Amino acid sequence: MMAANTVPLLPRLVSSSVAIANHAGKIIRDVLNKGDLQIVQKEHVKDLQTEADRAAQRCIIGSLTKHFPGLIIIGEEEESSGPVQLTEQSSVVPLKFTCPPHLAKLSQEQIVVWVDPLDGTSEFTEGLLDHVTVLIGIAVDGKTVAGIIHQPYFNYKNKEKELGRTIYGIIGSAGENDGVVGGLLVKPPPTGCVVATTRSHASSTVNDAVSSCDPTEVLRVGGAGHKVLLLLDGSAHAYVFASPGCKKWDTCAPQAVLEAAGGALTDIKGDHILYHRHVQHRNSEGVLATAPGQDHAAYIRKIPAHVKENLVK
Ligand SMILES: Nc1ncnc2c1ncn2[C@@H]1O[C@H](COP(=O)(O)O)[C@@H](O)[C@H]1OP(=O)(O)O
Ligand SMILES: [Mg+2]
Ligand SMILES: [Mg+2]
Ligand SMILES: [Mg+2]
Repeated sequence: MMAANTVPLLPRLVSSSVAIANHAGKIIRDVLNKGDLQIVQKEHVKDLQTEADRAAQRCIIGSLTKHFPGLIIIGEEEESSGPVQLTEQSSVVPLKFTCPPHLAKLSQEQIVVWVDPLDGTSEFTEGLLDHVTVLIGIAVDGKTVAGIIHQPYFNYKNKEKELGRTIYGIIGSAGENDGVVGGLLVKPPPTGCVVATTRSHASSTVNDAVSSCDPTEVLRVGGAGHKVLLLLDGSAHAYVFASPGCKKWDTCAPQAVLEAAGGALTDIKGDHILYHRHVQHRNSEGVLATAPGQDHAAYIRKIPAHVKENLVK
């Protein structure tokens, strides 16, 4: 085995982030088990924060900073006071795939880590627990390159199966499942068009965009991470969200995992989403993602002009 300091920075960061996301998932379950979510309303009634969001973010940012001093990390939540659980280096296990050669010699200054400690907060407070994910996305020179999606309540309705799963990937890496580890990758059925969209942030523009795809079925579910998992497990063909509500921490990790698997995630006009340190946080031109094997450009062409014109920088 290679000594730790000879392993390139990116795989070290991804393997630490996997351990940290798993730990954050346990913190989320512990807060819910205690039964006091301490809900705070942020910008509007469907924009909530709980002690689980806050405690998970304290763990993720504290642990990443401890393992990688000086790393630029942008988290959804503001700094909060309270106990900080740090992930031990001993819980970090080596990655199951190799680092793409063009990402093997990075300096830490090129990297921005986007953290959503709990995606799907509205659904979490309503008990729709499998909509919840922990998202850690890694961008290099403004482009997402790697992502970790941890789903702390995967299998929670089936007590005989292992609770929780973590799916992670580096775009362009070779290895198990072409660079995506931890999830069963299934293409959606060749016929039909299942579109996943928001259940808690709908509007007439959001609904017009969904209808323009001529869906055979619409899945109204929570969370950006959760909807991308539906694209990866064959449950949906596209994820369409014509609204400025999603932020960079919602899409950075899901986009990397999806693109590592051969899918695509852009804004609703088909333009790339950028993840530089000083980029605006809001994905003001919406989100459109398609499963591996789908014709992404064809979906973009179907979105009506008035929807595209409604979403501006
Ligand atoms: N209008 C909004 N205000 C705040 N967050 C939003 C909004 N729309 C979307 N989001 C974020 O994007 C995620 C996916 O959106 P949706 O579930 O509506 O499809 C939400 O879970 C939420 O992330 P979070 O739960 O981390 O705050
Ligand atoms: Mg939120
Ligand atoms: Mg989110
Ligand atoms: Mg969140």
